[in-house]
Amino acid sequence: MGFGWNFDNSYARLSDTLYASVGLHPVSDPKIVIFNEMLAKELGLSSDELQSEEGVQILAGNKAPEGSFPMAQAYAGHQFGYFTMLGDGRALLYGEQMTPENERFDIQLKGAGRTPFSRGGDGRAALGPMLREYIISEAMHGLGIPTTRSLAVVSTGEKIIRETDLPGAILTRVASSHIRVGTFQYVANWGSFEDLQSLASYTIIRHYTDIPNSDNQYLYLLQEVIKKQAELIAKWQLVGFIHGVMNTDNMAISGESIDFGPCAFMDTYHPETVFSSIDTKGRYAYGNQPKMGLWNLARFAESLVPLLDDDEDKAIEIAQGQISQYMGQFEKYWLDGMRAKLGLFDQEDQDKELADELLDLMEKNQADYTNTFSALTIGQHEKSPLQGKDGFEEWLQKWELRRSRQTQSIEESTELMKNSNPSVIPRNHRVEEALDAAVNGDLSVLERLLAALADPYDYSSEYEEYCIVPETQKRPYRTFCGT
Ligand SMILES: Nc1ncnc2c1ncn2[C@@H]1O[C@H](COP(=O)(O)OP(=O)(O)OP(=O)(O)O)[C@@H](O)[C@H]1O
Repeated sequence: MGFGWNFDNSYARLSDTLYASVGLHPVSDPKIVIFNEMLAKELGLSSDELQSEEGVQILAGNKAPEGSFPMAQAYAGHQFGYFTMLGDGRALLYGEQMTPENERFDIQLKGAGRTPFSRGGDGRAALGPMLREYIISEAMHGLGIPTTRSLAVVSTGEKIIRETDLPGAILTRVASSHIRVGTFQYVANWGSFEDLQSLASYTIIRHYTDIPNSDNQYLYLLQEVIKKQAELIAKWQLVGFIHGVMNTDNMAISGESIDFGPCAFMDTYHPETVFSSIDTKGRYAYGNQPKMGLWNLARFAESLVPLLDDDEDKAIEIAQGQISQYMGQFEKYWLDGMRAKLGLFDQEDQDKELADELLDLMEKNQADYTNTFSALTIGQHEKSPLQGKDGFEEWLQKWELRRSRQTQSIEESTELMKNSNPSVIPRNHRVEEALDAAVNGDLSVLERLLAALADPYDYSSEYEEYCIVPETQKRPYRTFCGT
């Protein structure tokens, strides 16, 4: 069986400082839990063959696919502000699959066993968190937000030891690359100048092909990465996504969202919302994400300093100049997105105020973020979580007046809103319900949830049950880092 593999291992050719080649750690009884046939097709892979007995061996890390070069990538990172060496401690990169469209995607197994970067860990992952990453990454894709994807989750047939024994699993992750801010930090700290230069040049070739080949190309790289992150984080904010662990090793240079450990979507709007059990100080709270993006990008800029100018002072000044652009860019992306959520095509100075007033009303009244926008979209104000609340009528009038001042019709405006306001998001209680059922062998709940999340801007009533807000919970919802 050929499976459709078409590997090109360009990262392996770059510099062996950047990775450690690794052997396989077979598991005893691998079985497919979920498989993404649409994604397999996009990658040029045969779904039937990959789901066969031989295919499962590949997805479990028991047998390397032809042409692959199994490796663990080296990287470092600031975790909650503290710098440390990291690297793939439980992930194995098979290589880069070249698709029929000649696109390049990393194929990585997460949970595939120990590597030279494992430190004290067992290199393994549990079924619940790997399915969670599958759900959220596919939900992000459905929402149109750049993200790594999930091709499959296999159960290993083995238990992993945590606080309790948990069923083990391996996720096949697909990414346009796994180059992180932390990869640059690693090379800037422990690699040579040539390593840094070749990583930066490689990143340009792989992700930023529009950058001109000039003396300034690393400056352009910094500029483009800043822009991509400003755009990405604006998209997170607009759908109420909270990443939960925005460490520098979890910021991908490609501009894709990566590592869906303790992430979750916000129901009730509040800027201080935190779900992660380990984020005790709220460093990565919803409202802090833009600022944390800036902090991470400053670390990226620091890593690039040797490439920006021979004169260090001048290089730092250049880096600072670029970093200072970020907040303005973020705000612009955010406001453009907010205008679309409110059905506005053109720009007026008071638009930010209009949006902020709505957010204030949501915060004051503990309104559901997603449902506030979807009620506006379908024009059923009686369904709005803000209906009957002080100030909402006045706000509606202001908004309707603003909408009527543009040349586009109300129908066009509504269409724009439908494409900008998801009716379905992966609500925490729904995700938990799907995971519980799946871990107990019933995949139907997960499959239905995934079907709803594939088309989150569909306002038909088919998946209406996913729009229902959970009853107020006694304790706040908590997520835990990837077990
Ligand atoms: N069970 C484990 N065994 C070995 N290393 C681990 C284990 N769990 C996490 N790590 C390592 O600890 C570091 C931080 O973990 P974190 O949970 O942020 O990453 P991850 O979810 O494993 O990986 P990724 O960022 O690729 O999605 C990483 O270097 C990771 O490889």
